[in-house]
Amino acid sequence: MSQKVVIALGGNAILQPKQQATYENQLENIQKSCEVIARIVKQGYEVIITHGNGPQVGNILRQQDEAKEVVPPFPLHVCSAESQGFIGYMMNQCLLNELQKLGLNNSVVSMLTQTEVSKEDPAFQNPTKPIGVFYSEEEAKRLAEEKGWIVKEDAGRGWRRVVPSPMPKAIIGADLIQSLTDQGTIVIAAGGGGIPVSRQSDGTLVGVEAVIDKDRSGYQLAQDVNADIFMILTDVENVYVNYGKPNQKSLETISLEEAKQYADEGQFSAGSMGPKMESAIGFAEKGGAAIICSLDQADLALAGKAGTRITQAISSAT
Ligand SMILES: Nc1ncnc2c1ncn2[C@@H]1O[C@H](COP(=O)(O)OP(=O)(O)O)[C@@H](O)[C@H]1O
Ligand SMILES: NC(=O)OP(=O)(O)O
Repeated sequence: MSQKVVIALGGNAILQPKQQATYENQLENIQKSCEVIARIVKQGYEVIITHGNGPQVGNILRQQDEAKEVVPPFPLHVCSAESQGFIGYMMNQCLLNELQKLGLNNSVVSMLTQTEVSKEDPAFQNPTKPIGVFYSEEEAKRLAEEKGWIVKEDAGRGWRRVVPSPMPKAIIGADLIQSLTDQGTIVIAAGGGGIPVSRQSDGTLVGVEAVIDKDRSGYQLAQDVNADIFMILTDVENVYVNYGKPNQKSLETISLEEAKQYADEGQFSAGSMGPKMESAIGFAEKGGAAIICSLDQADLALAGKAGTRITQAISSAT
């Protein structure tokens, strides 16, 4: 029986920090990501894709800000939907093209997905999710003063605007995603973590001002669709302990206990590797295999030959 894998594509798979956010640059990156994903489909895996939107949703907010005198700005949850929509379109098209090159004719659906969060989530009082471009400390602090933003340093790479990032409680339509996957359709869902919504006392949904972490939503999605593997593709080949220090050490296949111990030691930064490891640990704890690796090593990592893998039973991965 084929294995079901939920792939969470990092922001870098769509736009790298030093690249200009043009359509062409993002299309080229998405094309490369889809080449990798199509190869995974060709190997016989059932694939569900989710993706980030941090740089893109930040840029949409910035566009709105620049044009606010002539066009009224939309709330953040609508910007999240916009980013999910355009990335979902580009990814869908690129994936169909790459599948065709490999002689595959799977259907691909991009599902505009809402993710339920709690309005009481403490994250609304402590914004941690970096969005948009990187700034120098000086420029970030000037923009914070001028525009009322909250800015933070992002894993040693520069300063960025941050917004609240509540925990996902439910992926709306997860049952539909599962049935589409079971029919052989490749589903792109919960992009940008999903459009953040909360449920009101009468049961109705309403958009909220946040950006959900796509690794956390990816974990929720992987659970909801009963995935065997949860794979997080990012811009580092492995997770490291003592990251960026002279005694940095890469993690390959590790036990759940080791992973938890490193997380307790604070080895993984809050706005970047922290949520990835937290989600990977959660998934492994439920019995699945969690992989964190670079996009270009995805096939090797699925074969247990690259990346960082966390499983309950180490021997099954080696
Ligand atoms: N312990 C660690 N091991 C590896 N990378 C780490 C670690 N701590 C922080 N990072 C940072 O996490 C980044 C990946 O997270 P992020 O930028 O959020 O990825 P993506 O946008 O691809 O989801 C890496 O580029 C690296 O700078
Ligand atoms: N929403 C989200 O997690 O986006 P990034 O992965 O781009 O930060």
